[in-house]
Amino acid sequence: MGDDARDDGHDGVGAALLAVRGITRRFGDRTVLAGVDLDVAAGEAVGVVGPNGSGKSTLLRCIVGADEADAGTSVLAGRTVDEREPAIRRDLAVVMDDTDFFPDLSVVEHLDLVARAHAQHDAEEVVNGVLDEVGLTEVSGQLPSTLSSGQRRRLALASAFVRPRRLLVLDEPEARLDVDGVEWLGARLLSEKAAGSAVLLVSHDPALVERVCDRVVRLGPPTDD
Ligand SMILES: Nc1ncnc2c1ncn2[C@@H]1O[C@H](COP(=O)(O)OP(=O)(O)OP(=O)(O)O)[C@@H](O)[C@H]1O
Repeated sequence: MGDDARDDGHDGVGAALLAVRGITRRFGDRTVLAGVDLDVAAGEAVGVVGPNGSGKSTLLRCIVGADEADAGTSVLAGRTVDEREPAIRRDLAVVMDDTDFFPDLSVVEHLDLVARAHAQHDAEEVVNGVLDEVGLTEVSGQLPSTLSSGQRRRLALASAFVRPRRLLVLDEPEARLDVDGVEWLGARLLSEKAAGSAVLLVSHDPALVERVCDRVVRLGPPTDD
């Protein structure tokens, strides 16, 4: 066996669950991402930080297959990421800013549907537990459109936590959360790692990144060609 087979690019902790290589994304003359590499192992959290417009959301979108990179690869558990691929959908839970909810389903119905669609064991128990954890039990019968913006963010996070996952990808999950919410989020992400999940976190909250992330990828401002 050659060295390449053991080269996990990651301090020898173990093979990376997520391996991202050479992601490049241009919009017109502007190169937003120029060959970004990163690895995330099971049980590890990696932060992506940088100023507004530096390409953090674009990077996450390319990694999860919601945007097409001009070059580069994103491989999750040995499979090239394609969000339509069932094996990828099973492993990957994503919380982006633009999370959509079913407009006619209540909070609890939405979470129940997500849990069952992903074949979560003990779906009802898991949903009730997560509802309680994110503080949405009292509004569980309401439609998403009737929630506050922070409550909607909690629902988006809850949607990721009611389903099985190996990699959690989060874009500014702390946005619109109150102080207690950010405290809860930090603890939750630490327990995700302890349970063996991998976390890829874009955040503007240095304290959250410091608390949760084992390593940080720093993006710079975009450049014109
Ligand atoms: N669809 C698009 N068409 C053209 N330009 C785009 C598109 N999407 C993103 N961009 C540009 O790419 C750059 C990076 O945007 P992106 O949203 O990835 O930044 P970010 O680091 O996530 O910013 P923020 O911290 O403000 O969330 C910006 O200059 C943005 O204008």
